[in-house]
Amino acid sequence: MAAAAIGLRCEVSLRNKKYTGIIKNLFKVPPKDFTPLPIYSLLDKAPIVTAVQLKFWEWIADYYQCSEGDVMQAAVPSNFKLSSESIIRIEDEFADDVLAGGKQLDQDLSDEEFLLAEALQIRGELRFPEIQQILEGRKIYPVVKKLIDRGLCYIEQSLKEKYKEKKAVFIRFHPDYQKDENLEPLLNNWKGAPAQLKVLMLLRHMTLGDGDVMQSALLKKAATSLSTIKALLDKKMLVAERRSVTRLPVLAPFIEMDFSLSAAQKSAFDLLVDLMQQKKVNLLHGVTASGKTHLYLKLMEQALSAGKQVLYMLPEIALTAQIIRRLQHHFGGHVAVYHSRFNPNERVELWEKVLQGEVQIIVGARSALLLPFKDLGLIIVDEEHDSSYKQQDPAPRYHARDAAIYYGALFEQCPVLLGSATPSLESYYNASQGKYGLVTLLERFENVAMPVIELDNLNMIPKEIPRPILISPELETQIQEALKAQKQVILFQNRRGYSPYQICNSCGWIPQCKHCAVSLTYHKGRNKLVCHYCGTEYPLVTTCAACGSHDFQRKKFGTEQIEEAVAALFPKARVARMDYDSVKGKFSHDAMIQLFESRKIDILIGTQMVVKGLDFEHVSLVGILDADGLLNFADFRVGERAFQLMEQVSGRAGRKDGKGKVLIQVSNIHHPVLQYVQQHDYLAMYQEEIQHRKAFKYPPFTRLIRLIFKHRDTHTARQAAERMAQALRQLASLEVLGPATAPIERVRGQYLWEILIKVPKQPGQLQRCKKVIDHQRAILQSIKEFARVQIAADVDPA
Ligand SMILES: Nc1ncnc2c1ncn2[C@@H]1O[C@H](COP(=O)(O)OP(=O)(O)OP(=O)(O)O)[C@@H](O)[C@H]1O
Ligand SMILES: [Zn+2]
Repeated sequence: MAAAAIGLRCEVSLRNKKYTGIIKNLFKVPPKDFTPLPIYSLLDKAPIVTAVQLKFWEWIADYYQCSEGDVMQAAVPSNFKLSSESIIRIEDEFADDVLAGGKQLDQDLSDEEFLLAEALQIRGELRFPEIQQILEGRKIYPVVKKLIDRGLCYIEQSLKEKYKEKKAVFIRFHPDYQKDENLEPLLNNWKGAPAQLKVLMLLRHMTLGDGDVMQSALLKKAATSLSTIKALLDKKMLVAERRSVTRLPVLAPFIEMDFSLSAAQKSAFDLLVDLMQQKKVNLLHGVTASGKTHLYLKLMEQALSAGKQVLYMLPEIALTAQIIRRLQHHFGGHVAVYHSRFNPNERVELWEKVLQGEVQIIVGARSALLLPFKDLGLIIVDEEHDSSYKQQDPAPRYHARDAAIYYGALFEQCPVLLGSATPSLESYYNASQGKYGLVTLLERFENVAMPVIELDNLNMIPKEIPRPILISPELETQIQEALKAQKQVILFQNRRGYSPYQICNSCGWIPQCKHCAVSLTYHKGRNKLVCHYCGTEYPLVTTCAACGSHDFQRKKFGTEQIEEAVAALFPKARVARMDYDSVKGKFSHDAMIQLFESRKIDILIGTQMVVKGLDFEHVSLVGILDADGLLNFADFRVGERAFQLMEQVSGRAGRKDGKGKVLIQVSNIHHPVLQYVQQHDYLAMYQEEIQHRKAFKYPPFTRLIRLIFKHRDTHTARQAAERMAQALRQLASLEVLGPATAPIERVRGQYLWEILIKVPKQPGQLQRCKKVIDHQRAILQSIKEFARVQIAADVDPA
């Protein structure tokens, strides 16, 4: 056997099951505190994770109170994780080929590999016990690995997130003809079939020489048949590749900086470059449409020229499409995207490219941070205030912004830049304390005016108009005007579905999910009641379970209902809705954004999906339909969050001409947050909120740890929580809130109780608190009654 080394995968056996593990450390003398198990085989010749990553994992596990195994699970693509519970599945492509009588099994497979490949072709998928049978107990992992490496099969992801991805054939020029000087003469002296010439011309036009297009699009445009393309493939003028439609086209890498910074941007940039020499972390506070992206581009160019890698993080992958197009414009094939939705083979491919340093710029959400960067030279955390950076479930419950700061510090020279128009209180506080550098950019690009914000007092609307009010008369008028001026409108409502709950008019009964203590949302499109926590669908309820009445009223409203109302009010307008229901396929989100960009949609209705960092030129009006809903939340961050949401969505208006207007429908019109939004006054909001945080000992003045206790029986969960709270108060003299039921008391049949610990910020306190928690957790689990209570820690809950 080859020599063991850190970062290699190895095959081990635990409790009679086989697993692959990653070698984290090597010992020369046998350890004393545990008995080592034998390694059966090594799967890799070169490490698949870096030493820096292993250190990072250790930190995440320690800081976020989970196991390193949890972190590894989240980080490593499933194809790397063979275990006796894995299921291997044949690649579509390979299965298709066989059906079509095409590609034969590769010649140089060993007997074992051949046996397994053949079985896979017949059955499509295999479980490990079956593989064991087929191979009659011979070493199985190396055989499986070989087939995976050859792209014949992949490891099934966890069963619940199974999805079928779309694949298509893409066409590009053969490398011999990618350069125009080679292509020109060919086209000019064309002697072949005219249909083929047409295809070549079109392809050149569509790709400008490099890059590729979907075969179907090309066929349609050229109005020709497949045989034309086949002929060109045979002549080796074109190349075809079948791959996932979500993957980026293959582009040549280049750097193209075809813009210059405005004076304001320039001075912000110079300051940033200067600060980056001094501080590891810097915060860029730039108002909406100030052109933060162009500053990022410049910094990326610098890192790239120095031969370093760049990680550009965004809160949600659904939102990256616009940014990716921009980055590709400037950096072409240097840019790659990392998705949690990639299939296992694609993930491995990218993993390896990052590890080898073959890709320079990675764009991605949270999970991109877990990639094995070779030489990271810059991390940008865009929209750093966004709570989607925090992973909720399952562990590791890490905050990607904060973890990025740690990861960056592990590299030689890797500054971290946080950017936002509405920074989180935590980051701004750190900047004000000098812990981070701060750069502000308080004017919009080209000095475009910030949008004007008006409050529309719902209390003043005549009582005759039935409630709830979806679109006030004033908003209706303004939409009308915007449409007349050929402008676009965004309507923001942070609830999806048609109506979030229905109530029996005679007794007040509200239909709830059977498994979760949550009222059911009516979805008109599906004609179903849906639980937004567990996703269970129910038929409509027409009879009250409590009193038998048939008289129900629907309360409040969601995006679906607004879409209906808007379509009725403006029958000629083109209306679209963007939320998690309308945007299920991963492409339709981008498709919708492109439709809106190209002004094929007049009114876009959406949840917070529409507010994040999108750049549209022709939006003159933004309507915020239910500000009260944003302001009435029992959470210490409510003021900050409401401000961020409203300021961000307002920021979509008038980005190019400065004639943007925002109308906020609200009844609680004296709420201070509304005044700050009206004045676009982040600082005033910050100052007020930070006072509260200090007075009530909330972050950034303390750290919070939320402990969640789950059990089928509510009393058991509660008692376990109580014991833990007691222990923390007495043994660690910590301030503990609760136990209280979680905001949603019951999820998927489990009762949830929580306690919230406020940990002082002095050094050592967090560590001390975690120790007590671990100790108490062990004690609880040794008591029979509590043995099955699941206890999850959420450090720095968002
Ligand atoms: N130096 C520049 N040259 C040309 N165009 C620019 C420049 N700087 C900014 N822009 C343009 O101004 C618009 C706003 O910039 P950008 O989208 O980067 O704003 P932002 O600061 O990211 O705002 P938000 O926080 O709202 O996302 C964009 O259309 C962008 O292309
Ligand atoms: Zn439910």
